[in-house]
Amino acid sequence: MAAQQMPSGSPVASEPDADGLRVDGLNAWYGQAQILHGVSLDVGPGEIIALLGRNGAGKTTTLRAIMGLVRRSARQLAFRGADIGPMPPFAIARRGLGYVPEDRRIFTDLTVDENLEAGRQPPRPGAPQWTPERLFELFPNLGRMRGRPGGAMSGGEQQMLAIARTLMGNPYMVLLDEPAEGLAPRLVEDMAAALLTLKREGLSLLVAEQNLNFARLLADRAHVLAGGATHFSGTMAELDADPAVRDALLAV
Ligand SMILES: Nc1ncnc2c1ncn2[C@@H]1O[C@H](COP(=O)(O)OP(=O)(O)OP(=O)(O)O)[C@@H](O)[C@H]1O
Repeated sequence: MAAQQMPSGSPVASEPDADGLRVDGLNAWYGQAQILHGVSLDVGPGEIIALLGRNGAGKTTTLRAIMGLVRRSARQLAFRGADIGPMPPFAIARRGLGYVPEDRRIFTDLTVDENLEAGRQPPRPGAPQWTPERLFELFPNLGRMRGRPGGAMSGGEQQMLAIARTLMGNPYMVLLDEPAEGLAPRLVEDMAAALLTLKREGLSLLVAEQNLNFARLLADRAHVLAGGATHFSGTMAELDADPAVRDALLAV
C-alpha cells in the first residue's frame, strides 16, 4: 500500500525537478463546478508516465489544467524549474511543453505538409529536433500522403499527424490525451513503437490513457486518478502487484 500514498520511483521528493514537470495539489474548475481536487504527479526527464483512470476520472481536465486551458490553482506547477502557474497557455507551450488533445485539432483543409509547417517552432537547446523527413521516418503512413488534406485521413492517421505537428515545435515534453483511442489493433502497436522511439530520442511523455494494456507497453510509472484526485502513484509493477487498487480504480 505504500506506493499508493506517495510518488515513488523518484529518488528526490523535496527538490523541484529542474528538468521535468512537477504538479502538486492541482485543483480545477469548469464554471462553478470543481473537477480536480488536489491532483499530484511528476514526470522526470526522458520518462513516459501514464495518467490512468476511468471515464470521467479527470485525466483530460488534468492535462488541460497543466496547460492553463481551464481555471486552476495549485500548490506547485513547475516545468523545467519555472513556475507555470501564472502563465497563459501560449507561454507554457513556448517553454517547450507540447499538448495533443483528444480531439486532435488538425487543420482539415490543410495538407499533411502544411499542417506540419503550422507547428514549426525554432529548435530548443537539449530538446530533440524534428523535420518533416524525420517525422515521416517515425510515422511512415504520413510520408505516403504528404499532399493529402487532413480531413481526408483516417482517425488514426489524424492522430499521428496531430502528434507530428506538435513535435515540429521541438518540445521537451508532450502531454498526450488517449493517443491509441479508436485505433485499429495494428496501429495501436505502431503508435506504441513510435512513442517508445520518442522516449529514446530523449522526449518525456505524460500519456492519459484508459487502456492499461497500452500503458503497460510504454510507461515507466503511473499515476491513477479517481474522482479528480490522485489515488495511486508508483511503478507499473507496483500497480500490477496491487489488484485491489487496479480493479477499484480502473476498468480492466
Ligand atoms: N466542459 C465541461 N464542463 C463541465 N464539466 C465537465 C466539462 N468537461 C468535463 N467535465 C466533467 O469533468 C469530469 C472529468 O472529466 P474528464 O474529461 O477530465 O475525465 P477523463 O478522465 O478525461 O475521462 P474521459 O476518458 O471520458 O475523457 C467529468 O465528470 C466530466 O463530466
